[in-house]
Amino acid sequence: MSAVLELAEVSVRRGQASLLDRVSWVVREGERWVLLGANGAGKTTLMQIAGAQLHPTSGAVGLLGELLGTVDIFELRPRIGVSSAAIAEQIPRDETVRDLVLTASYAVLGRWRESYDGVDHERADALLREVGVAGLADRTYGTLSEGERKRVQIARALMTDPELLLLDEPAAGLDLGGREDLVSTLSVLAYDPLSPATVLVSHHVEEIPPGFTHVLMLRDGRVVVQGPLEETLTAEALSATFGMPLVLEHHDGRYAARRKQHHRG
Ligand SMILES: Nc1ncnc2c1ncn2[C@@H]1O[C@H](COP(=O)(O)OP(=O)(O)OP(=O)(O)O)[C@@H](O)[C@H]1O
Repeated sequence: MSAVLELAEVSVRRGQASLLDRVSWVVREGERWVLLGANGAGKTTLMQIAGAQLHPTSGAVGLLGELLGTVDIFELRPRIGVSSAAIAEQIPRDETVRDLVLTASYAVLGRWRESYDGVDHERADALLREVGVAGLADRTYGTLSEGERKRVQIARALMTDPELLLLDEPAAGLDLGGREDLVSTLSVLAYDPLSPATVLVSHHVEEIPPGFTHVLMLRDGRVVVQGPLEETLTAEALSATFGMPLVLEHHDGRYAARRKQHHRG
């Protein structure tokens, strides 16, 4: 499988602060990665590099067969689907759900299209079905619940048929039921061989959808471990990533973690 994203010794520095420190990472076609780390670990910074939104201070980034810095990023960006809080903030509340998904290419390309043809409409409706909100196509975005909004954001990120899908904390702010529904939807996407290579950012192992294949764990801008999910996501690695002793459970393809209790006596 060919590499969709390839980072070699990537560092991002701002003054004295090291946001990313010599990160090397390869994401290949068909892979579904979870990016885990505590607040401030550097996850969003890494997603900005992967989305061609940010250049590293040092190191090399290969993205969709191109070398970042030698290619027009405005040609690369439409090939990458991104869902993040920063993008969600810019979504107009009074637009209908169907139009929001339809206009994804406009949002990415910064280019206005007067009309969308039948194929676009069919694709938007199919994506809304796939993420489980087909019945909401005619509602305005502002009237949706947070969970419904997250699904629409994912449909919008998929509209341009991207080769790489970046989901930055899609479950943030959801209640338990909303999270579980979203995890199921992301699991369906993960198992679909037609889905693009995917990177999902999270703070919680409970949010890892079955079907995800790899994990990269970050702490203070450095990779703690990375590799195939089942062998890499261990209590030891998780404890090192979050800086406290943790117990990890794995049942029916789902993970759960909690702090290790001290036993007296
Ligand atoms: N311009 C900057 N100058 C200095 N430090 C910065 C700058 N931008 C970000 N940082 C710091 O870099 C670190 C990594 O930030 P980043 O947003 O990538 O973390 P994160 O893992 O996504 O965190 P969270 O889970 O809280 O969203 C943070 O400590 C942040 O305060």
